[in-house]
Amino acid sequence: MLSRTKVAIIGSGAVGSSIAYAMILRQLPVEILLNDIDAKRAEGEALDLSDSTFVASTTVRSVPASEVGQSDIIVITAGAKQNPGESRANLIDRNYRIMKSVMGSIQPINPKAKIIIVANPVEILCHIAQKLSGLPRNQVFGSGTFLDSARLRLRIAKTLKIHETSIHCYVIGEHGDNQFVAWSSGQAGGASILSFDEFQNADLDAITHEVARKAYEIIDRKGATYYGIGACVANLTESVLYDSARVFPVSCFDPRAQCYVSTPASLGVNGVQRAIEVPMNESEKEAFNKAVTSIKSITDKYD
Ligand SMILES: NC(=O)C1=CN([C@@H]2O[C@H](COP(=O)(O)OP(=O)(O)OC[C@H]3O[C@@H](n4cnc5c(N)ncnc54)[C@H](O)[C@@H]3O)[C@@H](O)[C@H]2O)C=CC1
Ligand SMILES: CC(=O)C(=O)O
Repeated sequence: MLSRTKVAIIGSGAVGSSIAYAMILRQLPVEILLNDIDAKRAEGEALDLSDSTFVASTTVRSVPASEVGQSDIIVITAGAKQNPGESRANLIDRNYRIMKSVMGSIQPINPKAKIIIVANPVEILCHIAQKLSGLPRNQVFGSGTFLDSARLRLRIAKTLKIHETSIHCYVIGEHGDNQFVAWSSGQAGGASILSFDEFQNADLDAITHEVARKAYEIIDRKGATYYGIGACVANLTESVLYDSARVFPVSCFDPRAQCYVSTPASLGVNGVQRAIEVPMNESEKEAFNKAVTSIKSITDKYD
C-alpha cells in the first residue's frame, strides 16, 4: 500500500471532526489520525467519518497521543471554546494549559512536521506551540483570519454580486476582537472595492464590525462554529500537501512586529513560505499596530 501523508488532528470535538470531514469531502489523499484526551470520542468520530471515506482515498483512524508526533501535519484544535458573549482572548489560561499538555504528550515531534493551530486565541497559541515544539517558525502557523476573511468575502460578494473567489480583500491582525479589514487594498476583478457604486456610501466600520461579530452570532444561536473553519483548514492542509504556494491570511511570525500576527502568506511544503506586506493607509496601520500591541501584551506573559 502507498504510504500516505499523515495528518494528525488533536482534539476530535466539533472543530476537529469538521476539519476531518472537510478533508475527506475535498478528497485529500491523506491518512487522518484523530486524537482526543477523550479516547472514546476520537474512536466514535473516526468510525463515523470512516463511513464517508468511500468518496475519496482518504483514510481515518483514532490514535493515542504517542502516535501523533511523527505525523507530517499536526492540526491542533484541542481547547476550550467560547461561551456565548465570551471573547477568544479570555480562553488563554485554559488553552495554555491544554497546549502545554498536548505538546508534552506528542514528543518527540517530527522535525519536518507542520503544526497548524486552530484553538483560540490562535496567534497567542502559535507563539506558545512554536516555543514548546522547538520547530522553526515557518513550520508553525495558525488558521488566523482566514475564516474572518471568508466571512468578509461572502459579505462583499453578496453586495457586489461577484463570486467570492474573485474578491481579494483581507481581514488582518488578530483572529479576535482587534481584527480589521484592509479596505484600501481590497479588489474585486482587479478594481478597488471602494470604487464600486455599492461601496460609495457604505459604512465600512459597520461591515467590519458585522464580520467580526459573526462568530458571536453563531455561538449565541448554536453554541459553536465549525463548518467554516473545517473548510478553511482543509484548504490550508491542501496547500501544504501539494506545495501549492496559495495565499491565505494565516497567523505567522512577523519579524518586524516580533510576534505571530495574521497576514496573507503563501503556504507550501515547508509551511509558511512568503508573508505578504499588505499596503495599508494610516488608519489601517494604526489598527495593525493596535492588534500587535494586544497580541504582544499577552504573549509576553507566556515567555
Ligand atoms: N481558529 C478558528 O477560526 C476557530 C477556532 N475555534 C476554536 O477551536 C477550539 C475547539 O472548539 P470545538 O471543537 O468547538 O470544541 P469541542 O469542545 O467540541 O472540542 C474540543 C476537544 O478538545 C479535546 N481536548 C481537550 N484537551 C485535550 C488534550 N489535552 N488533548 C487532546 N484533546 C483534548 C476535548 O476532549 C474536546 O473533544 C476552541 O478553542 C475554539 O475556540 C473554533 C472555531 C473557529
Ligand atoms: C469561534 C471562532 O473563532 C470563529 O468562528 O471565528
